[in-house]
Amino acid sequence: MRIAVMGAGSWGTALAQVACANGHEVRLWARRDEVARAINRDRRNPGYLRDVELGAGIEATSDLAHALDGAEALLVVTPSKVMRAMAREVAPLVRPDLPVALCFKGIEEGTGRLPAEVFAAELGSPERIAVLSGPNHAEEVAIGIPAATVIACASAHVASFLQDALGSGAFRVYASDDVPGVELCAASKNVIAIAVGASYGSGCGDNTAAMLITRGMAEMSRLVSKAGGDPLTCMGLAGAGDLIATCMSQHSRNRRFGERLVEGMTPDRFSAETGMVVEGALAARNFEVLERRYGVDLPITRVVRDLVWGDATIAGVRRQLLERSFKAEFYGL
Ligand SMILES: NC(=O)c1ccc[n+]([C@@H]2O[C@H](COP(=O)([O-])OP(=O)(O)OC[C@H]3O[C@@H](n4cnc5c(N)ncnc54)[C@H](O)[C@@H]3O)[C@@H](O)[C@H]2O)c1
Ligand SMILES: O=P(O)(O)OC[C@H](O)CO
Repeated sequence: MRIAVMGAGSWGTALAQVACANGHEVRLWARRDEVARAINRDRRNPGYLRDVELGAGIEATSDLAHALDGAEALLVVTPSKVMRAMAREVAPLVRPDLPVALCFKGIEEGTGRLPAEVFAAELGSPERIAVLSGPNHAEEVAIGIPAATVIACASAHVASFLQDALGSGAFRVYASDDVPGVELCAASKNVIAIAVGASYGSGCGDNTAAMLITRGMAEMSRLVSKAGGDPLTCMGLAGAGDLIATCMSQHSRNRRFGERLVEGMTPDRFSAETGMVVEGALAARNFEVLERRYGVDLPITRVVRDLVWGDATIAGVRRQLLERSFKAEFYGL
């Protein structure tokens, strides 16, 4: 079948490879025409995963209507900050029953809306909108190193269709119906990875990282359960799995950005240097609206927000976190 992939960054390129390896005809939409032309000419993405030779079944294009023409599934892999704009661009071009998998990680700025809500509002037919998330560094998935992911969708039929379309021996795809749970885990794990990066960058050790990962999972679970998701999702691939991969991997941009906070690194400077997005920085800020909406305590997220966007110092947030009163391990759940 033909699959449209929207976004030719690292993850869009890797997912195009996954779909191509499964025998699908892939149309990969790149924002810039010179990128699309370079991919078609060189069989390599000039900006991302440059060492990976792209399959012959991938055609890149900067024409969104062409990318979507005849598509039987759409994977949206553009950065979260443009989710609403992307939804509006694709809305007039897709049929009402086209399965759409949202593969970016984040929540909407200002509203705190989750990706599937935003796309459902713009495209209609919410039951065909799925989210894909898991411990999936593009650098590894693109070359077939074994990994697993979750596709969550209100429709078991659409989840199963996407599972068959993308799943393989190298890329195991599990199904779920917990759309908000998977989306919140995806956005939250990036924030915790920044905290872990900052802890390593400021000289802390593996015990500190394990504390932040585990307590990060506790705050993720509090948020998921208050927002109507299943806290068990936090123990799965989209939660614990992705949290571990992102916090411990050298591939992780969020962790690397966190390591450099001690030297005053900012999200804009990091993205300008690497050409890559740091979704956790935006998520830390965007979670504030959900903290207020659900009255949920997210202490690690709060200190990451203060470090990245406020004038907090590492020494200050360290005190702020460690000098809180002692609590029951699973308070708020
Ligand atoms: N890289 C990974 O390993 C990975 C894995 C799973 C999920 N994700 C998620 O996928 C999403 C995309 O990340 P990525 O790693 O593919 O990106 P990237 O950081 O590799 O590259 C950024 C991409 O965003 C595009 N872009 C920048 N501004 C844009 C705009 N205004 N409109 C449209 N496109 C724009 C750039 O052209 C480029 O293609 C993120 O939400 C990320 O969290 C990434
Ligand atoms: O490189 P990061 O930190 O954006 O993480 C990439 C993926 O989300 C890992 O699953």
